[in-house]
Amino acid sequence: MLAIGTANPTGVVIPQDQFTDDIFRMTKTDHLTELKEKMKRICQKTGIDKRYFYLNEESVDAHPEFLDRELPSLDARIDMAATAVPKLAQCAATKAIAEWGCPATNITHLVFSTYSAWKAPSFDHQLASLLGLRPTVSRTILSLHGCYGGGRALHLDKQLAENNRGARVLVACAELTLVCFGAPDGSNLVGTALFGDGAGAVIVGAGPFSEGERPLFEMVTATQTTIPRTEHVLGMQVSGAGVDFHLGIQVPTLIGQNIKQCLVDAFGNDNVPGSWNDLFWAVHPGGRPILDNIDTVLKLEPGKLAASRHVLREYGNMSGATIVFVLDELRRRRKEMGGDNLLQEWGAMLAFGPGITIETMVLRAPPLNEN
Ligand SMILES: CCCCCCCCCCCCCCCCCC(=O)SCCNC(=O)CCNC(=O)[C@H](O)C(C)(C)COP(=O)(O)OP(=O)(O)OC[C@H]1O[C@@H](n2cnc3c(N)ncnc32)[C@H](O)[C@@H]1OP(=O)(O)O
Repeated sequence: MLAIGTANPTGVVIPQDQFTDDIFRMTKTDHLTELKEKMKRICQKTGIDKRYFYLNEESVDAHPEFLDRELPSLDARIDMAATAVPKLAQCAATKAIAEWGCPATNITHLVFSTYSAWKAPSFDHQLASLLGLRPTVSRTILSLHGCYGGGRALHLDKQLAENNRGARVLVACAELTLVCFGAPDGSNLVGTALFGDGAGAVIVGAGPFSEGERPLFEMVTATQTTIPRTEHVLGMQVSGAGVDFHLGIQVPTLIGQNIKQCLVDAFGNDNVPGSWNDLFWAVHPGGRPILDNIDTVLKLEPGKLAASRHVLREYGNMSGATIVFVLDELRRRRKEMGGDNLLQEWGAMLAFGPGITIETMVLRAPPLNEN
């Protein structure tokens, strides 16, 4: 990974302790007092301080069909997403390209991940145009991978970079909750309390590096695991009323039970570290209990998941884009708070989503003076 950029919508920032009042007012559901109390209880346990949103009260008022799952709203959501998602991705990608320091036309491949893409040509094509990429740029769009979309895109980028000499791959993940947004009901409270909007972008390339290029993280090995018989636990489905989602209550436990084997598979039996504390950690903060369970199962020292908890607190779960924010936070901490001492050389990245699918990657943070 040679450069990282992130972005959030600039319009609406909702503190989590104000969220329940705001969302029930915006969706005209203040009369559902039991549901509102439950939402307050859930919000208090999320480990989130604030979230960024593209939708605002005005746009919700303009689309009463977003509040009634019986009314068709897919077309309106697609129209809004078609402009807003590529633009948010553009903001993140522009930052990554500026940090990389090379012209955008040097990008050879683009991989775009989102849960909002349902048209062709799709957001990868729009982003390529917005950034002025070459017409020969090799584009791929990944759709509906949910929270493991960023991990999947980085995994593919690694393979593209290593198998195409001189390739410079742009990965972009952009997620807007507007496709899932609805009035609170018995089935969507947890998602509504957890998810926010954001985009992340990474430039990936294999050596030899040109002057000025410096790897931030090396992607050493990567694996994908699907936990058998968990298809029904976590999922998303496009309907006439947007994207429906289901987050089973077992998700944090199932991830905790399977994480060690995923890590052993990614490191290989002979290379498993003596203690998981010998690593730095980039974990998708899918929810606070997911992080707590990983801490417990791997016996991690306090602070090992600090970057993930920080991102969860400051932005919520931005689905596939979140892992890029975690990587960005890790490298920021390393740079600003004392160099190599704060980050072990070897690390692990974890991202989870529908399937249940777990993307695991062994990372290396090259010492700051290494080139
Ligand atoms: C302008 C505004 C716009 C707003 C837009 C918002 C739009 C939403 C958009 C959603 C996008 C969805 C995208 C989906 C992507 C796929 C997801 C993934 O891939 S990745 C993975 C995603 N991540 C996850 O799946 C993890 C999510 N889970 C968590 O983060 C935590 O469990 C918690 C914070 C919900 C509760 O904290 P915890 O310490 O467990 O606390 P307690 O045990 O004390 O429980 C408190 C209450 O919560 C209840 N309850 C708990 N779980 C569930 C559930 N699943 N189900 C139902 N209820 C649940 C529990 O029964 C209790 O109720 P009560 O007894 O008080 O009545």
